[in-house]
Amino acid sequence: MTDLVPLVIAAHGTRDAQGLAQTRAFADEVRAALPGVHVELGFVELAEPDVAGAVHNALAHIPDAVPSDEPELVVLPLMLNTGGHVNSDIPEFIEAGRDGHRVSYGGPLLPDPRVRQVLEERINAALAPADGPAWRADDTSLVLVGRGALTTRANAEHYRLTRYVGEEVGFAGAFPSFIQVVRPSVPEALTMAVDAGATQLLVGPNFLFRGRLRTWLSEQVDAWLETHPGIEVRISDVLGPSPLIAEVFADRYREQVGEPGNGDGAPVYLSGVRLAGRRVLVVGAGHVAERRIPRLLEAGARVHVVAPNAGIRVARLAEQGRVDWQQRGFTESDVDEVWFVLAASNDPEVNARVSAEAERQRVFCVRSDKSSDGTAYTPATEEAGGITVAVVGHRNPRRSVRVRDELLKALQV
Ligand SMILES: C[C@@]1(CC(=O)O)C2=NC(=C\c3[nH]c(c(CCC(=O)O)c3CC(=O)O)Cc3[nH]c(c(CC(=O)O)c3CCC(=O)O)/C=C3\N/C(=C\2)[C@@H](CCC(=O)O)[C@]3(C)CC(=O)O)/[C@H]1CCC(=O)O
Ligand SMILES: NC(=O)c1ccc[n+]([C@@H]2O[C@H](COP(=O)([O-])OP(=O)(O)OC[C@H]3O[C@@H](n4cnc5c(N)ncnc54)[C@H](O)[C@@H]3O)[C@@H](O)[C@H]2O)c1
Repeated sequence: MTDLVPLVIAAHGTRDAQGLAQTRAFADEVRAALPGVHVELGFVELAEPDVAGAVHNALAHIPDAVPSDEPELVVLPLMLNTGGHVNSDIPEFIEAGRDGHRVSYGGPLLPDPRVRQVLEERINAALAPADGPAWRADDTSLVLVGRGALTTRANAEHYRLTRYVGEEVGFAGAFPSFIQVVRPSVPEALTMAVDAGATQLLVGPNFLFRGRLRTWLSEQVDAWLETHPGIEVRISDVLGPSPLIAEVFADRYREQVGEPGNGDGAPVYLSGVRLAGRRVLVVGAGHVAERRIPRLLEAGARVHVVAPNAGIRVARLAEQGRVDWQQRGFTESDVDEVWFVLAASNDPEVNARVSAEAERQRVFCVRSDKSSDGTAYTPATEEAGGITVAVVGHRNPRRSVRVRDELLKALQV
């Protein structure tokens, strides 16, 4: 028996025996990275058990006393990017299998620079194979192959990744392509690269494991080569099982259970952030917001408030033109172009969306209702004699306030 929350890996599934073996090997790497955690593997399709079955099996391993505000089970998609499986299929399986238990569901693997590192290792291995001549990256163009999705963000992420890999490995050119759903297709991208002058092409599948997509890719490249004599093409290996990707996965698990050392419970890094002239977003205009906005204004921040209703103080600041108040609910694009975010609405779902979007855009965000899901804390702050005292503890604000006040007294003598 263990007192750690079990993990369900929600993988895609494949008919390809080698791909299935790779998936199982990956699950073993995750087990090695998370000692003591019971890990179940489930599939969205083409293999057994399905994710609902894996969730059901994992229920037997829930520890006896999980605090009521913590998850009893973590489910993570073993997928590179968002899309229909991540957004709909896996959540439906979780509903079907969880039997009333509290499940925390994390995000896909990308974007994480460690996954990109593994992709670049596979690509570099194909440039310099053990059994053939080494190719120089700057004589070669890259065609990076993504799965393709109905989700614009996932496709856009593939373009971004292509640019990164192209520059980091040092290719002469880098062309994104998709094996399914959207274009440019692989043959189209190969032709684009050749039209741009390339004669030596490295095709890099950004797929986790072997399977039908990888087989189609070889077939498409072979067919294209028949009509393009004189062009040389190499295809790199899929990402495959990798201890580094298992580490990323283990971190995703730790984020979900809020384990110390990974966010919650870890010490904060105090800085004096200089906000003069910089845009700051405050979501909510009630008690918490009105306590925090004056200090942001003192620091010279340009404060943008989004809230359907404002308390008297924030409404007055808006009338005076000292803050910009948009009288409506939060929308994700409010986070665009800001340097710092305070999620201070009284709706936990709204605060969760705010902090998720801030995380995505890599903007620090205080989440006032659930600090463990934010990336910054508000210290108990006061200024005296040209010195700013800021105290931050660990979710015990009243104690921080007491300590701050004692420090201020000491400064005054
Ligand atoms: C210091 C101060 C600065 C400021 O806000 O300016 C501050 N909280 C203050 C007041 C206060 N906070 C709370 C109450 C009502 C209850 C009570 O009285 O205890 C009151 C009193 C009031 O509101 O009057 C409840 C509360 N607070 C947090 C959670 C959520 C959670 O922990 O997950 C909940 C439960 C919410 C709920 O129940 O839903 C979280 C955080 N609050 C922090 C800072 C961050 C670092 C804390 C630290 O150093 O430990 C942190 C972690 C993140 C953040 O929000 O930045 C300010 C005193 C200013 C002053 O007096 O000068
Ligand atoms: N961290 C802290 O110091 C601390 C202290 C007290 C309370 N809290 C927590 O913070 C939350 C906010 O507390 P409060 O006292 O300021 O609440 P409040 O009720 O005074 O204000 C809530 C604000 O959220 C706004 N809001 C509601 N839905 C919104 C949406 N869709 N988009 C944008 N804004 C929206 C409301 O219009 C209102 O302005 C509470 O739910 C509580 O959990 C935190």
